[in-house]
Amino acid sequence: MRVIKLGGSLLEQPDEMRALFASLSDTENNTVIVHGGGALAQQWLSTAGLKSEKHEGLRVSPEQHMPYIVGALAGCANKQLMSWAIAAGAWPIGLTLHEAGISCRRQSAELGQVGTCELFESGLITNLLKCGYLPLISSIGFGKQGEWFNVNADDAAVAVAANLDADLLFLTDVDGVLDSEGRLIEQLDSRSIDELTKSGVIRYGMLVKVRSALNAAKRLRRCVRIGSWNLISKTHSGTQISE
Ligand SMILES: Nc1ncnc2c1ncn2[C@@H]1O[C@H](COP(=O)(O)OP(=O)(O)O)[C@@H](O)[C@H]1O
Ligand SMILES: CC(=O)N[C@@H](CCC(=O)OP(=O)(O)O)C(=O)O
Repeated sequence: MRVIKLGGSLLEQPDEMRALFASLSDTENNTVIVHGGGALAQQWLSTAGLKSEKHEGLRVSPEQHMPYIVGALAGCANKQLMSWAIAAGAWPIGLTLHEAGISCRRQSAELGQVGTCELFESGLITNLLKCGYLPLISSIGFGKQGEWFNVNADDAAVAVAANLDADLLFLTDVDGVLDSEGRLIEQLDSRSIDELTKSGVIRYGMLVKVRSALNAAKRLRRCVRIGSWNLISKTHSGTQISE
């Protein structure tokens, strides 16, 4: 089984998304998609006149911003992906982290409704795969009291992969992690990640992604890859992250 995390940047590339779903429909039913949509959430918040801030790559999410964040991620982004999947002949089913057996807790008071993930038992995703569905999971989750949370989609993908004991691929709008001269770095481990982070080569959204990938490599005890959508058709190898 494998979990593919689709970055929000890819949602703005319809041709790549159509090609991705076409290549997925040629493979066996072993893929679960977790998606972001950060750029779309940002757009919706700005249109509503709300100023949104990020802290170390995480969107500060006050309760009054949540209807726009949930609408953009669990609504529009999720349904846009369903639309491309259906056009490619797949049977997508749009879900939140709750249905994937993940419960959320508040990360810190300063970040508002930003959630961290805790796993609980749910056989739903494996059953859906057996029935031929393609699960499309947004990074919106719920707490024990039913309160809604905004989880960074990279962290959400790690939690889903951990719950399913699955391989994990992060697909984004670059070929992988790039060095200071823009060349692809093929392998990274905790030491090299530390160096590149301190020197400012890895930053912004890639910082969250690389940290999530390293966390996933440790938890899943296997390598995790970061790359562009071409990773699926194996025409690109991306960056491999190991402990
Ligand atoms: N060293 C780096 N290598 C590649 N991308 C980087 C690096 N540092 C920062 N970035 C930025 O991180 C972005 C990917 O992160 P993000 O926008 O959060 O992706 P996604 O929306 O796919 O989760 C790239 O488009 C790039 O602008
Ligand atoms: C807490 C937090 O940062 N949540 C993210 C969730 C979406 C996301 O991660 O989208 P990408 O994968 O496109 O970056 C956000 O609101 O932007």
